[in-house]
Amino acid sequence: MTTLYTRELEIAQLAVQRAAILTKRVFHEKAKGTVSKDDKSPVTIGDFGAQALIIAALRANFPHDAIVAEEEAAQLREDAGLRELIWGLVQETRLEDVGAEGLLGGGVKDVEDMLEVIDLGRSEGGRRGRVWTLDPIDGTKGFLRGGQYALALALLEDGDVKVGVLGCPNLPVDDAAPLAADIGSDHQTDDEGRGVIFSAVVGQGATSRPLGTGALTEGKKISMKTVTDMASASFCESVEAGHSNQSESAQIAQRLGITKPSVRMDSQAKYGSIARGAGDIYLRLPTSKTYQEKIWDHAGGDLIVREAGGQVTDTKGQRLDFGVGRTLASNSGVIAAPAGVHGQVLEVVQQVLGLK
Ligand SMILES: Nc1ncnc2c1ncn2[C@@H]1O[C@H](COP(=O)(O)O)[C@@H](O)[C@H]1OP(=O)(O)O
Ligand SMILES: [Mg+2]
Ligand SMILES: [Mg+2]
Ligand SMILES: [Mg+2]
Repeated sequence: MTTLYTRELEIAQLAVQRAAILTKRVFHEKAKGTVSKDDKSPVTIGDFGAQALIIAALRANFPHDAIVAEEEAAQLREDAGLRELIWGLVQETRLEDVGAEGLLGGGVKDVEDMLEVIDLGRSEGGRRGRVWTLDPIDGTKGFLRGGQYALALALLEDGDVKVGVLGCPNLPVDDAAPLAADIGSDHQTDDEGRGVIFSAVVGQGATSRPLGTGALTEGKKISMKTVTDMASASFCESVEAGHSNQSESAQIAQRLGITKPSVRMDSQAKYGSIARGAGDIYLRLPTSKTYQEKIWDHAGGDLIVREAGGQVTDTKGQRLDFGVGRTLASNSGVIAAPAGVHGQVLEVVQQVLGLK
C-alpha cells in the first residue's frame, strides 16, 4: 500500500505556520528571553514556545509517534519568570483560520502541561517506527542577529525521511528572488514579501508556499538549478565559522573553478534556498572531531533538496543516516548539490580533506 502522508503533511505545515506566528513576535521584540544551555549555545522564549506549540499539535494528532526535539524543559522548571513568559505567548498564539486551528486540536492546558509537552521531545529516535524530529528555531544565533532562521519538522519512518517541512519567516516568498542572507540590522523590517514554507513528501517532489497566518495556499513545485558551468555557481554556507570549516571550503571552491564568494546564511534556510534554485551548493565541513550533527538540523532539508532534484551526502559520500539516534553519528559533514554535479563536488571535497 502506498502511504501518501497527506494528513501528516497538512498537520506539520499548519503546526509550523502557527509556531512561526510566535517566533515572529519574539523576533521583533528586543527582549527575547535568551538563556545559555549547558553546551553554551543560546535558547530563547521563541525556541521553547515554538517547541511547545508544535509538539502539542503532534500529540493531539499522532499520539503514538515518537518525537526527537532539540529543547527540554529542565531550565524552565527552575525559572518561573521565564516559563510564565513562554506560557503567555503559547496561550495567545492561534492561527487566523479557525478551521485550521481546529485541525491542530488539543492545546496546552496549563504551565505544567506545557513543560510536559516540551519534554515529549526526548525520544532517543532510532531505526524503528515513526519518529518526528523537530528544531523549533534552527539557527538561534541567526534569529538573535536578525538573520535567517527556520522552524524545522520532519517525519522519519524506520529511519528514512518521509515528510519534511521548513518554515523560513525571513526568506523572500518569491522563489526567484536573489539569496537573502539578512533582513537588515534593525530587526524592524516590514514582513511584507517574506516568509515561506518549503515542504516535501517522499516521491512527491518539493514545494514552496507563503508562510502567512491564514489558510494554507496551494504549493508551487520547486527544483534545483542545473549547474552547467561551475564558474557561475556559488556555495551557500554557515555564517558561524565554528559550524563549518571555511578555509577548506575556500580551497574547494577554488579547485572547482567557483569564483563567486560564498553566500553565508544561518539555519536550514540554506537547504530551502538551494532547493528552489536561489543558490547552488550547500557545504558543511566538519570543524571538530567531537561535534556530532543533530538529526533535527538536517532531516527536513535533506528530503526537500533530494525531492527538488538534488543529492545530499556527507563528505564520505554516504547518505545522511537518520536512524542512528538523536545525532548523525555515522556521518561527517554535509554536501548538498544538484544531482548532476554532486559527484564532481564530492570528488574535490575528498581531495582537499585528504580523504582519497
Ligand atoms: N558546534 C557546532 N557545529 C555545527 N553546528 C552547530 C554547532 N553548534 C550548534 N550548531 C547548530 O548548527 C545549526 C545552525 O548552524 P548554521 O546556521 O551554521 O547552519 C543550528 O542547528 C545550530 O543549532 P541551533 O538550532 O541551536 O541554532
Ligand atoms: Mg540550539
Ligand atoms: Mg538547529
Ligand atoms: Mg534550534
